Amino acid sequence: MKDNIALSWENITLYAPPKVSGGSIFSRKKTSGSSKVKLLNNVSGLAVSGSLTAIMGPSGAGKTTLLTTISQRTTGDFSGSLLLNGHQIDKNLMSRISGFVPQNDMAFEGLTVREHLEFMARLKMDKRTSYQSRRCIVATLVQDLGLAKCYNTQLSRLSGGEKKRVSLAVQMLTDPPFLFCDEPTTGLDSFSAGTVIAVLRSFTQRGKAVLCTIHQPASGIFELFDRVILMVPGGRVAYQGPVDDSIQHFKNQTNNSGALGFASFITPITIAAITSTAYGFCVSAMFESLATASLLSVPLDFVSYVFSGIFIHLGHAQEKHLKYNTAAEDLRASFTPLLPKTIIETFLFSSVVFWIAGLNSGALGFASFITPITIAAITSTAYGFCVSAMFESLATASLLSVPLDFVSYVFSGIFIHLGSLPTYTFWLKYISRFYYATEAISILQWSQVEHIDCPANFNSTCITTGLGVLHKYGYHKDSLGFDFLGLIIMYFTLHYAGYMFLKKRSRNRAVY
Ligand SMILES: Nc1ncnc2c1ncn2[C@@H]1O[C@H](COP(=O)(O)OP(=O)(O)OP(=O)(O)O)[C@@H](O)[C@H]1O
Repeated sequence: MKDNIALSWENITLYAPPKVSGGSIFSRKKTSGSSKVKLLNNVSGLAVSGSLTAIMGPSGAGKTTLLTTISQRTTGDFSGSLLLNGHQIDKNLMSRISGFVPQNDMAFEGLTVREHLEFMARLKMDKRTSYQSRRCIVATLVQDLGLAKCYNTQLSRLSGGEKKRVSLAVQMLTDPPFLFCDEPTTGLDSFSAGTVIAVLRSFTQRGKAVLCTIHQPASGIFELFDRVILMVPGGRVAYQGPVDDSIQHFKNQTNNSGALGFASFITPITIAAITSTAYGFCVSAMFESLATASLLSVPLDFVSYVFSGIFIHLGHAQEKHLKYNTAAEDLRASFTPLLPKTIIETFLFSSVVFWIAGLNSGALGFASFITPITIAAITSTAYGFCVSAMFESLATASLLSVPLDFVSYVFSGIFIHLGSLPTYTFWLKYISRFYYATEAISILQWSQVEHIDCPANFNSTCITTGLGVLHKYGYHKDSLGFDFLGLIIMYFTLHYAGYMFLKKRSRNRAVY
């Protein structure tokens, strides 16, 4: 990329996606309502390399919407044009030349800064980049962003400012010419906020164009920006240009307000005051006693005041875009360390059980015990991924997993003889990962046992062979391959289903 690049957006208008009602994750949702809500109203602007731009404005003005739209991180369609050095730019190119730091970045909190950055480097960087180069890039970023002292600290233990700098480092791994940051200073004290903006400023000195939304920056921080875009409710731009000129611009606005400004201020107040007398007349007329009328007017006034919009945001109730793509990336990121963790935990736990239960001894006996358990544990991570991807709330996901797990346990063969099941429930064992695992373990443990001693005073029916044991639970000695295949198919099916659920949920959401 050449040094001087300009991203411009012209007459961008974006409408809120139509409201959807009914339906669930399993069924199609119905679109309702014809009124279109404008989130961005004919917005134009420019960001050039080497500039640090602040997008400011009151809450709900459309700052995040503008940022996600010009960075092509929304899935909704907008009208207007988005140009890179005068040429139309599509999503694909935009994602390659820019980084996006969401307000609440997600990561696997158990990783250290080093592990997280190295992992993200593997995910984001060109596959041909050598291990040494990747390490070198990570080390340089760690130095530049002042993360050296927390390099080996877990992400969960970092301060807000450090977490933000780690998020910036992740986006800078690919050295993109554009960087978009959604409220990088929110929740930080003024010192940490200053450090983060100073880091962003240092990026612009290396030729990057950085745009970020920001709430009420302290004056020292505001001065670090080159340009400001001021948004007002309704998704319109009230001012954009150099920071220095903005102060003069608003001074002029104040001075020029004059008679017209005063008139526009006083007129609605006067009309409201006249309306209040009509309201007072009505309330007093309702009751004979003035005391009762005053008593009624207290809650009525309270309701009017609260719903005036000062205390409650009366705009569109929809919450901010959820960061599903980040969630997907996070799931991917968290899954990789999950595998070794699952294997190690399964190994330790099974070793204890193997020893206590006195199963077939020797390395082969242990391997035949641990292998199906490990595969079943890995399949369980896919099941967890699928259920979490189905629902937005973790509580709902946990609620659903209780009956599902119950069915899986019941049809594993330990509690019910699988051969005696009625035909309409017979198939349920095939969706039980416990069935595949316990049948595989049982086959490996019992199929070779030719004789089992019966104690002299044994009262119930004595099973004398390993095959007899398998039969007792409804297992078949030839099903070993089928069991492993079942677990493997379940693993891939659950991952695929989880991916589809996540995709469905992320439709019309911002993607970072
Ligand atoms: N998909 C949507 N459907 C309906 N309304 C939406 C949608 N997305 C955003 N909005 C509304 O658009 C307006 C602008 O939202 P946006 O998140 O861009 O505001 P903001 O200026 O970044 O606010 P804040 O400073 O509080 O983060 C808000 O009123 C919001 O409720």
